[in-house]
Amino acid sequence: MESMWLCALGTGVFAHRTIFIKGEWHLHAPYVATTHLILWFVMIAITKSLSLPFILGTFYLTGLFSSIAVYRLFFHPLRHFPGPRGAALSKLWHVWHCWTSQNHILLDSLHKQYGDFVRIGPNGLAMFHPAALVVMDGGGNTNVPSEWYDIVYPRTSPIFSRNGVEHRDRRRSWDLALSGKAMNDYLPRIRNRVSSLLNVIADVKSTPIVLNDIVYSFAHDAASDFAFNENFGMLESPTWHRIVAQQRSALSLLGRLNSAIWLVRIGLVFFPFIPAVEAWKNLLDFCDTLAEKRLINEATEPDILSYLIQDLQQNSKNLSDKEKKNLLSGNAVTAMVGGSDTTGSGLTSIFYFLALHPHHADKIYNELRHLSHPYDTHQLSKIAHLNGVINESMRLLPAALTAITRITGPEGLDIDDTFIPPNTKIGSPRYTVQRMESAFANPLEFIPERWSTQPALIKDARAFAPFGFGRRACVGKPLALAQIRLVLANVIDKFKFAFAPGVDVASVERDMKDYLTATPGKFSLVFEKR
Ligand code: HEM
Repeated sequence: MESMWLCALGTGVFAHRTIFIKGEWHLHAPYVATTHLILWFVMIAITKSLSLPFILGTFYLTGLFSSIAVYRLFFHPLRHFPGPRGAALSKLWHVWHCWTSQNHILLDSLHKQYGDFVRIGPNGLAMFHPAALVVMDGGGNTNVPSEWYDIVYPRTSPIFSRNGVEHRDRRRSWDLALSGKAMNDYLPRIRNRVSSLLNVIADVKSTPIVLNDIVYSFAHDAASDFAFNENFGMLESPTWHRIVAQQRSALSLLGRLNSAIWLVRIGLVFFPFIPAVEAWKNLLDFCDTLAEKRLINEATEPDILSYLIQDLQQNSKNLSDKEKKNLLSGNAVTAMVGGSDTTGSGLTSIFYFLALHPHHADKIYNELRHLSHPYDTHQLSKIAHLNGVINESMRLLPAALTAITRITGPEGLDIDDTFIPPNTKIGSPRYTVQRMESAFANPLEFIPERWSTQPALIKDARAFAPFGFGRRACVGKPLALAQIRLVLANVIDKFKFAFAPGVDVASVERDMKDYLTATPGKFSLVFEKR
């Protein structure tokens, strides 16, 4: 009997050393779990007993997990980097500590405790260094996006392409979809949404209004229109559009499981009834259906999807119908989340900082007096204080607080005197890096002038990249900034605003969630006509 137990133990060690230590397993997680369960049931059927398969299974798993633990703690290339022992053992440590969806706070505290390079997972390293963002994505690097980017697999898009050639091909159509010519088609529609937002503010008169709700409504209405010709009508409705509500719930799932997406894959297969998992599935289904519809029916007005479909028809004849659908659906997910949640998050943070420091809103108001029209996006892109306020808000509360991870190439990489081994998952949490003393003087203070009249307050500009760096940088940056500038200029031109009485101002940052994009705590403002 003892030899059977030893054999099971050895099989566990063998499975780790010969199978699981190689390659990536996140996409196979549901199959691995299913195969193990099937084998276990087969053993029960053969032995006609529960106890023996249970004991053998326990020995097998002990062998497997002991081998994994010994390797990760004592032999892994990252073993010399500091960090919590639990994090080195399993990604579940990170998931557990992120259960409140505040990964930015967790990583910030790990930086304070362990220093600039912290092992935050068995194969994961967080780099808290002003040069880290450039090293990850700047010119000449051989890093590739991490396994996280398979989150909607088999759907895909530029952001979800882990292969450089595929990424270049898929990015081409987005470059066209967000070119100056295309933007001229979207801007009149965006201006109409800005007018709707102004009407909502004017209608409530001086009653407090939840700022987060109105700017996210604006962002979703604008994006549903320019991305796929739909009118979510959220600014005109007291309730959230069904699919936006699902999206918010789905993102809360990512806030917890972002560091271990194999759990998301397992959730979709085994636990589809959990509300947040169901919401994630509904969001994907919505994008699949949208893709199917759009492959058949043309849009009435130009939108991002119409450029992508045109590119598919001209340059992707070798793709099967299924691949085309997956490509379009992945792009729809990208537009849904990347095109609206980010802008909503950015606007919320900016209004928060302006309500905290109202003299900056007054300064912008005075700048606007020199413009012929506050609806001119070109003029708005040139005025110093408005753009300083936007930059400074995005520095302190970037929309991508901790997201964006890469895997180092075959030669690893050097950053100052630290060598990061090949095939390491790396990330550089913007929330902390953009607040580093080595990069910004008085880093925790809101000083928009550092972007105009006081450049000495920026010590290391490499640390600022709210839209990313290099060939994978945000293709929607001009459109995002155009929307943000239009909203700010028009609201400040017509209204003064302040926190509503009784607002717990500290809760905005304290309750902020890191749901892939930053989701600040809710707060109300009171607006007053100028
Ligand atoms: C304040 C608003 C925004 C911020 C802060 C932002 C930030 C970012 C960042 C940091 C990335 C790199 C992500 C990564 O590598 O994982 C990115 C990529 C991307 N963003 Fe944005 N974004 C914003 C708005 C938008 C908008 C409005 C759109 C389009 C409608 C958009 C479309 C994209 C796309 C398609 C990519 C993938 C680019 C590629 O991989 O080639 N973004 N964005």
